Amino acid sequence: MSAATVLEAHIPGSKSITNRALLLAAAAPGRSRLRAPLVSDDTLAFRAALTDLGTGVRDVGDNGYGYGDGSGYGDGSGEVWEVTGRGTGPVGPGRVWCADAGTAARFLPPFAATGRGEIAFDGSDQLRARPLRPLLEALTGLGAKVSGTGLPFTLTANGLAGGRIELDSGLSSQYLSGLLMAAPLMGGPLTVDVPRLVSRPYVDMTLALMRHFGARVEERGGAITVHPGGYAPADLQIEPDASTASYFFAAAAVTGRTVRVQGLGTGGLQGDTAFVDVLRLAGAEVTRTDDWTEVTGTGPLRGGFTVDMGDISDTFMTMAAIVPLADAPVTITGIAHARLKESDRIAAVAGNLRALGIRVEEGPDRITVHPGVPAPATIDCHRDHRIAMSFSVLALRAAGITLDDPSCVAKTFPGFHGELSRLFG
Ligand SMILES: O=C(O)C1=C[C@@H](OP(=O)(O)O)[C@@H](O)[C@H](O)C1
Ligand SMILES: C=C(OP(=O)(O)O)C(=O)O
Repeated sequence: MSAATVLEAHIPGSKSITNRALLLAAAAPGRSRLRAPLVSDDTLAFRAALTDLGTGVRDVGDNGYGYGDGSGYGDGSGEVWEVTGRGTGPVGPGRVWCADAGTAARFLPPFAATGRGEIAFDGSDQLRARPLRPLLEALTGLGAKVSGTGLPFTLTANGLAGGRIELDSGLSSQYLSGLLMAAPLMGGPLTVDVPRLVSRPYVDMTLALMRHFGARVEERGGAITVHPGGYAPADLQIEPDASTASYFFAAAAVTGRTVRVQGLGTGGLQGDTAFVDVLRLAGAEVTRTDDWTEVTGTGPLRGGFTVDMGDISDTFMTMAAIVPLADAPVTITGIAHARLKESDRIAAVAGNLRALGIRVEEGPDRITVHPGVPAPATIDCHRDHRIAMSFSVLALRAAGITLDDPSCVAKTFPGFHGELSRLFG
């Protein structure tokens, strides 16, 4: 096949947009439509949690088309979810199971706090280990009763009046996104002072989607003010997931092929589209239009640079895993918060690269990976979808790499292995 052949990757919907849209639609009075939502463990858990809290969600699309890989999932492109929201916070008693989804644990408690009654929250052992204290303390500061500082806990709600509060979002931006999305349901305006913030593009996404659902929000200096008045139902076309697309763009970069993702153009809501700029630094050719993004591998990967990936940390592993194929080391900085995700991602990447015989140095917020020839090894996925997907890209160019837990990709892309082998198999 010639290098000019364009491989069109079918990338399912953004997890972050899908779960925000589910919440905003649940908070709006009446029917909203979400087009091409992600269908995966994280979004199905979020949807089930909202259903358990009294939100109506039905499938009204054609359910997409299957991957033909036996995963049982479509890519969601033909899927439409109709959400019937109550226009208020939920009424307890209730139980919420967040599974492995950070977005569920961080977005649903503030929403619940605007309602009434007792709601018990819990999640998997992996999610229980992730920090929640700054968010729960902020909710307590605003008047909710919370039985602990992390999962599991019970929240006793009696509505929230609004006010002014400081929220340290230096461990996760999801705390701030969750609080902001609940704010239009409060009795008065809410102003949040944000002394530290990681993953800023996700907060921009939150504000853009809140406005799409009719909220009034202002930013001044380090503070954000949300006005009361609730939300209006809306129709939303969900973009393909930019973090998921990173694996397919990286695959193009290391195989000398061209991958295009339709629907992921300039002007989208996802910060992770900036991953292609890192591939460009490494020598790949990148073209972006309003409607699509395309990456072409141009020969051996170029290393010899340092890049801050703090804003796009879900994609640092995509890059780190392919650096062994580069001509010089690459240092990735600004990623301390990546240690607090599904796994300690800096340690997980470093451990797996060392198991492949690759030289790595790590610091609290950084990693340096050196070029080398990967030896055969089994990757310890740590039940982290992104470890599995990142090392699957390296495996396209290195023999003998297997995953101990390939199915953990279902958190965000159940059809991942089928799509990778459809394009590169
Ligand atoms: O708000 C979101 O949808 C997300 C924010 C990021 O988390 P942090 O803010 O914890 O870095 C990102 O890693 C996660 O996958 C999704
Ligand atoms: C960190 C992630 O997920 P979450 O925080 O939404 O569980 C991720 O998808 O990489």
